[in-house]
Amino acid sequence: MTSSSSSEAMVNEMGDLDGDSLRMHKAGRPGKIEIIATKPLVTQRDLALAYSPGVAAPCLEIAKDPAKAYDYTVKGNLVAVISNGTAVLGLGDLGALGGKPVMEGKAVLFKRFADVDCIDLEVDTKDVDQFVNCVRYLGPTFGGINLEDIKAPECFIIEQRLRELMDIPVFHDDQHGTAIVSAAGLINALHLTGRNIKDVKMVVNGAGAASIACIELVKAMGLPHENAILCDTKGVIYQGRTEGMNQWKSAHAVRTKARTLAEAMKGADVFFGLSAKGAVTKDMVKSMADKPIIFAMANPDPEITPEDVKAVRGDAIMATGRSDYPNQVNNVLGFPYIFRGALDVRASTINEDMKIAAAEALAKLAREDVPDEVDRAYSGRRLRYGPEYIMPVPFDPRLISAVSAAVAEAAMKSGVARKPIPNMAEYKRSLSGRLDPTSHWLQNLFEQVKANPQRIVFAEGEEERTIRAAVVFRDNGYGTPILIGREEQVRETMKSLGITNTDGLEIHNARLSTRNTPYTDMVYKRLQRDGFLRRDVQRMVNQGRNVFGACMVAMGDADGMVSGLTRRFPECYTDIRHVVDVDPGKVAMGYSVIVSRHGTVFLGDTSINETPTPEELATIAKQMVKSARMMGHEPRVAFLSFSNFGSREIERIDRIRKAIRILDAEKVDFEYDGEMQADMALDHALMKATYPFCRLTGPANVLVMPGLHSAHIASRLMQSLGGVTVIGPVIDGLQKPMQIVGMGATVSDLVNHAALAAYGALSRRS
Ligand SMILES: NC(=O)C1=CN([C@@H]2O[C@H](COP(=O)(O)OP(=O)(O)OC[C@H]3O[C@@H](n4cnc5c(N)ncnc54)[C@H](OP(=O)(O)O)[C@@H]3O)[C@@H](O)[C@H]2O)C=CC1
Ligand SMILES: CC(=O)C(=O)O
Ligand SMILES: [Mg+2]
Repeated sequence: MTSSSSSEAMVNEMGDLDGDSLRMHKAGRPGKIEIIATKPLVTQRDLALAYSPGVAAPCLEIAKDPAKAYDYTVKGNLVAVISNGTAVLGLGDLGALGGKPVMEGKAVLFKRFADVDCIDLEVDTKDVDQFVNCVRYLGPTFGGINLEDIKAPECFIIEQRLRELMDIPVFHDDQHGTAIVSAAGLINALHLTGRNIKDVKMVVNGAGAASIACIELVKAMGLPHENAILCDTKGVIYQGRTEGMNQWKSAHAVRTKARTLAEAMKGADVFFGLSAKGAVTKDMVKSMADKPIIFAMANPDPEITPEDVKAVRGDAIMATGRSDYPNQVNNVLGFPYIFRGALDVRASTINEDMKIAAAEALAKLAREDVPDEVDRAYSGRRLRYGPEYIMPVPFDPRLISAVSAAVAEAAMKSGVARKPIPNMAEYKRSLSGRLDPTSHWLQNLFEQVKANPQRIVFAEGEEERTIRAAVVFRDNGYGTPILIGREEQVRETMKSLGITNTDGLEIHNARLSTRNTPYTDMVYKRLQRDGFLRRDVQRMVNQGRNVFGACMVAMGDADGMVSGLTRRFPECYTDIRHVVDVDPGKVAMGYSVIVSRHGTVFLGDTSINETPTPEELATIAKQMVKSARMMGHEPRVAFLSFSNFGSREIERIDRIRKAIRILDAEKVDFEYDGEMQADMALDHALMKATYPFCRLTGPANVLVMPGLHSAHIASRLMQSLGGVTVIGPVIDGLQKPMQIVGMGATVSDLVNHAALAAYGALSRRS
């Protein structure tokens, strides 16, 4: 798998999370976002249209009618994440610049989860007036403003003033995003424990941005004022307290004898933590009512860990803000979708109705049956409505259509939508189409492998990159890496890399292995009539790491293999084929998955068949269709060439036409057509205008190339020119999962191909 920012993020290069994160942020282009032009700027004419003099036309139109900015600029899909860094996660005041990685991260989440373009702005002032003035004049640029990590009480004044001054949605995510998501979790937790919100006794630790908004929403949902106790660093906020108070805290002060968090927690039904790491003790949890509901939401570390809660209260419903525990109550489940819905109806604001609609949509989604693909992506966790699943998971692709549509509808009903949506059903469908299923599939793949760890041979076990990849594979919980090499040499290299922990790694020296004889017997039986003597085979097994590794997989001593760093593809492939056959009815082939901002395209055969026969072309198409479907795409196959439907007659094109006739005769269940040129295949409007009889109903996404040269050149060109992520080539059609990387592969490429081999092993068993 060729490395990209997304795949780098999925795979940790070396041990610790902090180190990995620093490396990831620094790698390649530093940071996490870039800006990409959506219109061509290549020719003089492009320049004249996009910039002076042509650009005058849209400028004048907008000057006449400001609403035209939504037609001629990115405004309608552009959100600013704005912070002064005074409350960065639970880390405190890190300054405007210190919070930038979080704000860039929020921008990435906006794009990834809801296709909202987003830019982060770090404003270097703690002065409320200066901050407000800075932001208010940015209004024309954006469709919405997401305020982030600004501490209380300044955040309340800033948001209030900006909402009054600006005609676009201004939304302080830490207040309302958090309130919406935690309210959704609370609705379900109360339901599961049979409680009525009117009878609940609640304690909230923290009296800042997030806590005040959460308590206000919970009270709006029915919690009586006197049933909630708010605490801050000074303890309980009681009536009459003067120290460390402000008007927002005072509004929630209650008459109570409790003065400390520990006293307040006694007998409480619900605890919300929006304060700081470790603020809650086991004893406090122990003192709560039966079936306590505990949302410890401080980031990155909660007020108390789920392990500690479990140790004292097995009956608790527990949630945190983190992704590595069940029940992640984090505003990532809210802000991307809330803004998506608000932008799509050009809402002038995000009002209470829209917030409540979002909370209810989230709560409802968690109670619905979880689709198989979401379940698989989180395998190992039981995603069924219950104490361990009160919230949808962040990678649930249904979130966008459920939450954004609910928000858009509420905006329309409450009269703040400036561009109502005429057909909600169609809108919901279009929302799902904004997400690329490939990234969902990749997430799914890694999670499945993690839940079902496999034994994977890393054939070139003495290589530095291989050893590092094997360690990453182990540390990510994907399974047991098996390094083939001389043990002393492997350990020496590990030492030089500073790797001391060799637990969970196996090292096999082919020459010394006790499995040599059965492996030799097996391979000799296969090759004895192909001119190989037994001693030739013995040498191959002893000395050829690919052959030995493939034997391990063939004879069930390992589940899959990855190789390719030290030998060219044909040699590596030949070694493997000495041991492993092609699946009957299939063709051994390689396909590459090209993920671009225009969608995902499958390209093959990029690896093995130089000039495929018509039968092979048809089979290659069928195999790629299966893979495309597995990754969530409805395939449309184009057989590519340099001519369109007979526009140039040469002998080689006959192979393609015959392949199409084979598929015709088989009455296959997918769309295909050809031969056609690449631009025609990808530009459906051009295709319809030029060749209206073409059977494809949309742009092709499975491209069957006429030969290895064109396939290989095309994928390498795209990879080198950039702007796309290329996954693969993925080897398909062999009886055992064997993946071959290029000689220049990175550690991440190796890990990803090892995971693909592991996934291949799993798929064969299911
Ligand atoms: N899971 C999620 O989605 C979200 C989680 N959060 C988390 O909530 C926390 C607060 O964020 P935010 O509201 O934006 O920050 P603010 O700075 O606005 O508020 C922090 C509040 O926490 C209180 N506090 C800090 N430490 C303690 C402590 N040990 N015991 C009691 N109270 C304490 C402060 O008290 P005082 O007033 O006395 O200074 C203050 O009231 C952070 O950890 C943040 O990561 C925030 C948003 C979303
Ligand atoms: C999640 C979030 O926004 C925070 O912890 O501040
Ligand atoms: Mg935040």
